[in-house]
Amino acid sequence: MADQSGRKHVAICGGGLVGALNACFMAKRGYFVEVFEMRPDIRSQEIVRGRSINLALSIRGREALSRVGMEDVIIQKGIPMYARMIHDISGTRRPIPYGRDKQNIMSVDRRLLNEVLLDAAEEYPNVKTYFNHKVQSCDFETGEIVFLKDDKETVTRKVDLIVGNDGAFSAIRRQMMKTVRFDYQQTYIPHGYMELNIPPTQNDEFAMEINYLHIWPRNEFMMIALPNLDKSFTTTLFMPFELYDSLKTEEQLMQFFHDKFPDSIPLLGEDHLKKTFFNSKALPMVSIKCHPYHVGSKAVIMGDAAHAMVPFYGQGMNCGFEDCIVLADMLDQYNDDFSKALPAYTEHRNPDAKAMCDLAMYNYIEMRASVNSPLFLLRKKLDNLLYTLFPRTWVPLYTTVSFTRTRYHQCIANREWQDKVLRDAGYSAAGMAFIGVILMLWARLSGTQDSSPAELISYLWGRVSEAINSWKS
Ligand SMILES: Cc1cc2nc3c(=O)[nH]c(=O)nc-3n(C[C@H](O)[C@H](O)[C@H](O)COP(=O)(O)OP(=O)(O)OC[C@H]3O[C@@H](n4cnc5c(N)ncnc54)[C@H](O)[C@@H]3O)c2cc1C
Ligand SMILES: Cc1cnn(-c2ccc(OCc3ccccc3)c(C(=O)O)c2)c1-c1ccc(Cl)c(F)c1
Repeated sequence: MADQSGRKHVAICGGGLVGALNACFMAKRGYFVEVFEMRPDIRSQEIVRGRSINLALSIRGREALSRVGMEDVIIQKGIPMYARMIHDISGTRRPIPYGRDKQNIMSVDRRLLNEVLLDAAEEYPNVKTYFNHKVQSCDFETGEIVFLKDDKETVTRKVDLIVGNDGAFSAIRRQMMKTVRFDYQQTYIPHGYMELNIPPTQNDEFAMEINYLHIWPRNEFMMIALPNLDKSFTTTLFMPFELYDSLKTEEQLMQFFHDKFPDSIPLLGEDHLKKTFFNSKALPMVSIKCHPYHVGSKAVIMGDAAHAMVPFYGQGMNCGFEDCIVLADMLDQYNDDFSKALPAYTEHRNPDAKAMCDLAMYNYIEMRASVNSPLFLLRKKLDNLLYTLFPRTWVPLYTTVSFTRTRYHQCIANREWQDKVLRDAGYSAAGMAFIGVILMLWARLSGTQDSSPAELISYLWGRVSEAINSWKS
């Protein structure tokens, strides 16, 4: 409970990415913050070379880091990716920029990010961190939480606010499910993921172009690679579990990679590929949506505890980091009155987090269905062309999600409008479609349906020549 000085006492359950960042947000408010993490302190764990896992950090996550003065220090430890590099089956690589003006998403090391955020949280005199403390039970009436330590002793706290940042399999959310009318939905997808590693070359150089998100789109399965500061690439293979299971021998594995990802074999190294593939287990991916995110004025869940999503948009952490901004804004709006701020947080954030879960699942489905590289290239290039011609009207979905802080549910509305325009124009009649799209956009842009064809042609020529020039530069 609030201590003698009247400071609110908050227990953050989970010292992962969102919990560590949230501790900084809460500490800045003057709360007394205790972070309880069930695992040992990652900063004391041995670093295993070639086992680094990285994440794509985009604008939403960067804005949250910026709010607590951590953006610059994290960016310095990341690698900007200005474009996606599409690897087709022939091994040809085609770059497609994310946008103009060096727009980029950052590849950051997961462990480094967590360590830096834990260090930052501990810099605050009003933050205490505890490791090897696992949430065992909690009471949303009294604010009491019981933690089990690895020596089997228990520790109890009674706090003003219980914050569940304990990930996709959250104990705090589990308790919420028993306590309130709680809607819960979880979906495991038939795909699993496996982390591989593309090491630096013999002369300690990056083995591929550095500032790119490398994508091998193969419909039913895909692979991506993000660069690391140690000049390696963390490579993630996404495939159905039954396909993993079907590759039982080294010959079958190599034949599969030779047929589907031929250019990756010399990059990964045949021995590393065989060793990692047969010594690793493909891991599951789950999508979790729930409501509400709070209980009374005593508890709130954020990050994967509230909205775990399949990783096909690279937004899970970014969404969890943005949760910290939304809650802080609600606490500002309601002067730290939890009885008002928490319901307002659920009301504002739930539709957006569910929308992002849906977008990530939509991407997974789209990627499986229709994204061999030629189609992927076409859609991306069409998106980029229309964005160049109508920057204020045609903003590609990926751009709204990764390069703006447009509310996630608005990103979906924007995409549905685009799909309608493309559908109405008729994808197959390419010529008609293109003119149809231009006309509809013109009508929407100028707000008048009766502009003359001559006006349109001269406007169009102006935009097209602008676009050609910008493409040339
Ligand atoms: C393959 C893959 C790729 C991804 N790529 C990206 C990406 O590119 N960009 C992106 O934005 N996101 C990405 N994500 C998603 C991102 O990893 C998660 O959204 C993010 O880690 C969520 O952070 P969190 O703190 O909410 O949960 P976690 O990171 O899961 O942290 C939860 C913490 O709580 C602790 N904990 C759990 N239970 C208890 C308990 N009972 N008591 C105490 N502590 C507990 C755990 O030990 C852990 O430290 C990816 C995910 C996957 C699986
Ligand atoms: C980790 C991370 C960060 N961002 N993205 C991402 C996501 C979607 C994208 O586009 C939509 C689209 C891509 C492929 C097919 C249809 C639509 C793009 C893009 O346009 O570059 C980039 C990923 C990612 C994560 C997993 C897979 Cl499998 C993947 F391919 C990329």
